Amino acid sequence: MDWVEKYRPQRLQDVVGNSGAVRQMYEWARDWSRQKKPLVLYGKPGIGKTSSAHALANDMNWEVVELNASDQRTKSALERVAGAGSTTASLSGATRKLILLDEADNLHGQADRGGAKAIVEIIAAARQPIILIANDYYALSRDLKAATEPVQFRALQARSIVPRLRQICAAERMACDPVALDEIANRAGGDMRAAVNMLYAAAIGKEHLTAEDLHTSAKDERSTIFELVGGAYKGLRDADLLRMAVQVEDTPDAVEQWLEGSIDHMPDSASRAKGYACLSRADEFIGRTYRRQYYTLWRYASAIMLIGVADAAGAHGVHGRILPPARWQKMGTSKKQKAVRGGLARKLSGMTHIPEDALREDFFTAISIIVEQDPATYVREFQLDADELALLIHDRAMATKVVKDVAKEEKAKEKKISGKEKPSGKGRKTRDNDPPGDDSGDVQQDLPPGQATLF
Ligand SMILES: Nc1ncnc2c1ncn2[C@@H]1O[C@H](COP(=O)(O)OP(=O)(O)OP(=O)(O)O)[C@@H](O)[C@H]1O
Repeated sequence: MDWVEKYRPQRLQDVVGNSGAVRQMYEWARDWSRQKKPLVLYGKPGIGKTSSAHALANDMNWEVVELNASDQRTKSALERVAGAGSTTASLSGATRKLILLDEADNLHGQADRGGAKAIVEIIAAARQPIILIANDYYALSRDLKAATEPVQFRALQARSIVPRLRQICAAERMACDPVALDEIANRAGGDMRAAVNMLYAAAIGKEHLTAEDLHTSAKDERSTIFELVGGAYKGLRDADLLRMAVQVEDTPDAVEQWLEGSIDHMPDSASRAKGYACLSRADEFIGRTYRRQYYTLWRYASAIMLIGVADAAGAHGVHGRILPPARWQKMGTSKKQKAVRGGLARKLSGMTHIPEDALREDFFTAISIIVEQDPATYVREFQLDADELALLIHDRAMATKVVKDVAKEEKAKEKKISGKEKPSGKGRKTRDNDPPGDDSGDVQQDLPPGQATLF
């Protein structure tokens, strides 16, 4: 068993840090009645939200019913669990069931078509205690916030992490240099799960852990989209920006939208114009990447947008928080659904040469059924994003996963190609090194990818 599971806190008293949050949870449970609002535990990953909920149930002798996103929280499933009375003790003797809903910041489209709204209605009428878990409190709908009580979990201090690591070392009968534990705790960035994982990775097969052992077990230090966008606006070195661009999980089209989302941070209109010019140029390469299915071009898109924006911003930095692109936030669910549906119809119509209206009226269901059989293939063929795929297969969690997997696969492919590529390449490479903007002569390659496959 890995140590993260082995050393998951079993009781509230074992939870490290966040004593205010833990007390708030305990008091809520102690006085629980149907009038109490459900709790929302929120905060960054790996700091004990889920563990605390389980530990609370354990302390209260409550059973836990966990409904995670992949369980497809259908309205009926939720109603069945949350609506069940509390009078019947379960086989284990527990008198209540604590219902745990994780990823509460991603409820859209779940609980059947009613989405978050249906969930709010169900939890408001629930006859069992409910705890929701979220990373981003601000992503919860207004209704959901109003129907719940927030409990904030904060990142852990390195000095709280060290004693826990020491405890684990003692339980494993392993000697540990204090310097090594300090270093792990500092590297973990407040994330206890990362700290325990690092300790585990460094300690395998050892009886004595030293700081030397750590260099092979560093926390996954890949850059995040926040660091990348912040770095561009801070005018980080070109080489660093390009390295980070390869590390982030987001594809260049998403990075482009993040950069655009922060363009208001540019100091004046001249820089903003320069920034937009780079983004639009990068956009051409992104379009060409998809049309030609030639992912090497992504690199040019990344270089143009990142180096270009960094240059335009003149190391001015970002004042305030870096936020997801405003247009993502603004599109409320229904408006977004409509926009996604319209965009998808246009895209498929262009690719299949079926008029948009006919496609909407007569072919959507058929296409949905076909796509459901093999979503990954159609994500590649039609360059579907998660919203579009979710619309076709009616499963948001699955759509997000498939699109992420395909993007990862493409990135790996791109890395492989760029590793192999020689400066004086031949064949299709020569073609694709045509000057930017020259799309002529690509009739065969630019054939809509979905056409051959679907019809
Ligand atoms: N406060 C803590 N005290 C003790 N152990 C912790 C704490 N936080 C995290 N851990 C360790 O990290 C593991 C993961 O923690 P947990 O699942 O509770 O995090 P989380 O905040 O719910 O993260 P996520 O948002 O990713 O679900 C636990 O099994 C435990 O080993």
